Amino acid sequence: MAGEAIVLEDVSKVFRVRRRAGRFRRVSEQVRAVDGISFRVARGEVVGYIGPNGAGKSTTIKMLTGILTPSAGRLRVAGIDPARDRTRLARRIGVVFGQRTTLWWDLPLRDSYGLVRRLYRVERRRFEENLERCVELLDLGALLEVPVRQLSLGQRMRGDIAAALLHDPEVLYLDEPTIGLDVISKSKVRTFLRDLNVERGTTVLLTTHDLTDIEQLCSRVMVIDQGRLMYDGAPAELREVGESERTLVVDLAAEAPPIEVEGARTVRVEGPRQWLAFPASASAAPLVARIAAAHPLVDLSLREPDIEQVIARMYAQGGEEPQARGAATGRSGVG
Ligand SMILES: Nc1ncnc2c1ncn2[C@@H]1O[C@H](COP(=O)(O)OP(=O)(O)OP(=O)(O)O)[C@@H](O)[C@H]1O
Repeated sequence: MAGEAIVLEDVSKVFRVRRRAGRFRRVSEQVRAVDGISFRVARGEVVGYIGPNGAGKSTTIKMLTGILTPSAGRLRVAGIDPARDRTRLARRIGVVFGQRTTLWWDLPLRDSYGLVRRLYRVERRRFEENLERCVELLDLGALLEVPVRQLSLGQRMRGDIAAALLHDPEVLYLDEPTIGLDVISKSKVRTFLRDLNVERGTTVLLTTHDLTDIEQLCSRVMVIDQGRLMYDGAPAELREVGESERTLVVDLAAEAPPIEVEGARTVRVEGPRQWLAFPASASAAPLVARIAAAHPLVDLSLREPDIEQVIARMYAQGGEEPQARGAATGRSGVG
């Protein structure tokens, strides 16, 4: 359908694995990596796709690129069935894996880009324009003649993102795009992706374990666990669903017993520094005022809950009913 970049309808992927059961016996088992997932991503959306290790994120992305065929369900990317028409789809999508490179290890970046151009048969003028834009915005000018093997992780990641965009894909999948990067590189990558989305309307689906990626880039986040969609909605609401906590870190003038204050509990004390946890939905200001009234404060900082903690809490609540907002829900009782 026009207006929709990605459509999944009740998609499952089952792997058959053989496991040893005793000295001579082997049993065949099914792993439901993706278990009846449905969602739609509109053109131009930037969506986070998150979940704990083994949740089924990579399997979903592999199905979206056509590397894996779904065991059941219907899947469309830019109107194309990825498994049936993988080559045609490749011209419409870009893929970046944070943990490995798609560039040629021994070649300078510029030569890698030349190969990408030929591989995708990108028209020269369009290629030159896209390259110039990526070089400028991703700060690659000084790196074009450097072999990929000599690039730092952050430089290589920026190089990989450029490579994925030289053929003007409508949909971009990013698997952990900021993993292992320093603060400045992370910020460069995020700014670039935001601009790309605004200027070109590129649809972005990204997996990450970094909550800041989600907060700074995504208007929507989907959480999966054990192959099922647990949440589909705004990132801000995810915190409330997860009943997560923020942490106030206070530095007192001197060592003191654990602070007792209404609305928070002290979870750690190290010399004059204390950590106080309070509900993420509550405002920090009155809490700070109450602490400051009773204790001489030297410094303080606020820590947001990390995504792993939010997810862990979501599942600890039971999670029988998927906490999904919007159209998509996970399916329970399968398997
Ligand atoms: N080729 C395969 N054969 C058998 N099982 C597989 C295969 N690929 C994935 N799985 C299993 O499917 C489940 C989902 O794996 P997947 O790699 O999609 O998770 P993930 O959410 O990407 O995890 P991570 O965050 O660790 O990358 C896991 O139980 C995994 O062991």
